[in-house]
Amino acid sequence: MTQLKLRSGFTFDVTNLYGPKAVTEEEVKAFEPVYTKAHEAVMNMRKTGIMPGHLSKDGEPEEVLFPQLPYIEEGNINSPERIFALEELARTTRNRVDTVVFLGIGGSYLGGKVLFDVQCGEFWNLKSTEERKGFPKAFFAGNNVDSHKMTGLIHFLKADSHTKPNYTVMAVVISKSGSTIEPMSNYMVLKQAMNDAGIALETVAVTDPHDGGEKETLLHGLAKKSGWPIFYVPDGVGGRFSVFSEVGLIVGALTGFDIRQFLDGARDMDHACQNPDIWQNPALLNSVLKFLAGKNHGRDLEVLMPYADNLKSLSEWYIQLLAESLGKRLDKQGNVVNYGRTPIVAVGTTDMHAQTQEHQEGPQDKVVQFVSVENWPDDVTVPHLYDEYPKLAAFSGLPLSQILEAARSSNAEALAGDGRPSANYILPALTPYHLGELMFMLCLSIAYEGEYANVDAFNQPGVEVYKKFLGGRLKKLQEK
Ligand SMILES: O=P(O)(O)OC[C@H]1O[C@](O)(CO)[C@@H](O)[C@@H]1O
Repeated sequence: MTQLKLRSGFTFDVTNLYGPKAVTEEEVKAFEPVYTKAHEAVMNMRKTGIMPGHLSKDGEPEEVLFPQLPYIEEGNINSPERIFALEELARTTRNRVDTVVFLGIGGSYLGGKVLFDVQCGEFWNLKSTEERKGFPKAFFAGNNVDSHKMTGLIHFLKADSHTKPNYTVMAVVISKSGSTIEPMSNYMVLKQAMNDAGIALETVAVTDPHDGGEKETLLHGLAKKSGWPIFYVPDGVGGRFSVFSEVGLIVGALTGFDIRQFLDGARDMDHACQNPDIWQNPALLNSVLKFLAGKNHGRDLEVLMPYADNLKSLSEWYIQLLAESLGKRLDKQGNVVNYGRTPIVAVGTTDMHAQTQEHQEGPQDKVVQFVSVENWPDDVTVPHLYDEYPKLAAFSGLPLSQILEAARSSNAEALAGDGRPSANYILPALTPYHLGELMFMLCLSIAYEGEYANVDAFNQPGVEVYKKFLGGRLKKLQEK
């Protein structure tokens, strides 16, 4: 077994990714000068906020400040006052607001959704207020322009509002740029519908902090004019790195997720990842093995396959982190490189019955990255109901968690048997702390890989291209 284990218990098992049949010791050794230089660049970015070659949308040098987020300190983005403001919002919402609707897309949605799923799970909105400990029901409705979904949500809110007097909905509109079509259009539809139905709607804005002047976002101006509380998407923190900022934390705070433990996990991971020794630094090891698997072995697809339903959204969050950060046409010197590794969402065991056929026998172009959870506090055991049937007796008497892990390790073994690499992030438990460790490690891995590939991991010029076409099409629709 080849593993990197932190004191917290967080483990990165690379037995099936590192070795003679996958990325070799020699390859990693030969790569040492490159990853050492990248490590120095990331260390420097931590101290100064400067990552050479990173430019903003307007082509201006821009700081990269996400490494500061785990530290709740005076003068930092997550100052004690800002964390307190989030907790205060949660306190005043609890036992008063019935339903919260989060409206954001991309980085203004995906990270928060992970926190929600880990904390609340699939059945949250079916629980009683007592079971939710007074925290509101929660929906996400800004991540598409799908009238069927919005109609369904409005229908639900109208029906639910009849169940109690003074029913209150809170809309949390999250947009760094402040005018993104999906959250803003859905917000306007929701507001009109709540107004027409006579349901109280409160609004909270989460956007860029610029107050007044050219840089003030539309959402910020509107929030000021309307007297809505404003929370911030900090300068220097791109959407896909913003789960540790108010963007993600507001979702956590409003649904009872322990945001301080989440940040503690991220902070402890950040400490571990300051170590230049690749066998002590999970982000360095992860990024080096994934980069070399792509570069030297053609493994440029990464399947992120957590064995836990509530972590499917982690995989969806990672899609944006990997794809938007590393999928780049130009390198930092402006040469065309068309770099990227393609992320794929999967969940075990579900996708063993859908994708595994292709992972096992399709092109040799993937690394399957598992996530497993060691301890399940609510583990259930399959009862001995039909022991007369050997096929059912084979798993009767076993806890579901053991069946899950047996399935995952069988998958890894089967892949390895055909020389197909995989790795496993092992979380001691599915807690805010360990989730913070994992998500922060992935953010740092991407920062390292940007350096190996010599691309700007913190911009996203490619998403501007279609937006220009969309603007033109909407204008034509208005003119009709
Ligand atoms: O927070 P905003 O500005 O609404 O942007 C949402 C998402 O749109 C993008 O800008 C492009 O898709 C992402 O980078 C971002 O996370």
